[in-house]
Amino acid sequence: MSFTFNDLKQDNQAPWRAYIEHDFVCQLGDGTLEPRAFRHYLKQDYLFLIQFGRAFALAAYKSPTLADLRHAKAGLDAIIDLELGLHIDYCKQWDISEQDLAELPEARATLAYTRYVLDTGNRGDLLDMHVALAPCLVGYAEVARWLISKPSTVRGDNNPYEAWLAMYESAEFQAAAQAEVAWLNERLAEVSPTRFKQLSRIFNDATRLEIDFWDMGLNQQM
Ligand SMILES: Cc1ncc(C[n+]2csc(CCO)c2C)c(N)n1
Repeated sequence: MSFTFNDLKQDNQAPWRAYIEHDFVCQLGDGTLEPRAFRHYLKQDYLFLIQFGRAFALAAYKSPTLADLRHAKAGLDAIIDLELGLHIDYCKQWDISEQDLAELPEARATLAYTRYVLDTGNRGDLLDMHVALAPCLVGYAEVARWLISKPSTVRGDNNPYEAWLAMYESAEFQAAAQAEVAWLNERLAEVSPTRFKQLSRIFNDATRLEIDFWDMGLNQQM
């Protein structure tokens, strides 16, 4: 028996579709999302990215080989040197200052998701950790592809969320997500059915926590 990333999705079809096709995503796509919902999401996503930086640092610690260590370092570099800077600039365009970001309390959905990933990494191995990160790393690429194919999606200046969509649609981001799928496929090919079930549980948990993150944005919950 040999497993792939697609088997993780197949095994968790209902929550995976609910995550990819969430109302928050649909409203982003057609431009009807309330700006205050998006701003709440952006602010919490800043805190999320900081915790994901820590998760990549933990992935480095959990790396048994030099190749894995380099892979984790590249992820950490991308978050710290690139994405957080881009995110801070993007927040400014939405009237959220660096000072606002520095003073933010974490919403419960942010706490739950990020600490779940860190705990999964702490108690498990590098594969557990990557499966916990997969809905984040692979899911947003699928969200972008799904939105682009959706007839009601508005592109260009008529959609205030165009820049967000364009970022996740970009060839660079899509390639990073594909590389993650390839990494997972290589490892999943070697796991037993019992181990696959454990990993599928982690994938299910992380996917549901992504749904809660969209909900948190829509409802502006703390
Ligand atoms: C809640 C939430 N989930 C996923 C992402 C997407 N994302 C966050 S970090 C990262 C990889 C960075 O190298 C990706 C794709 C997000 N922004 N917010």
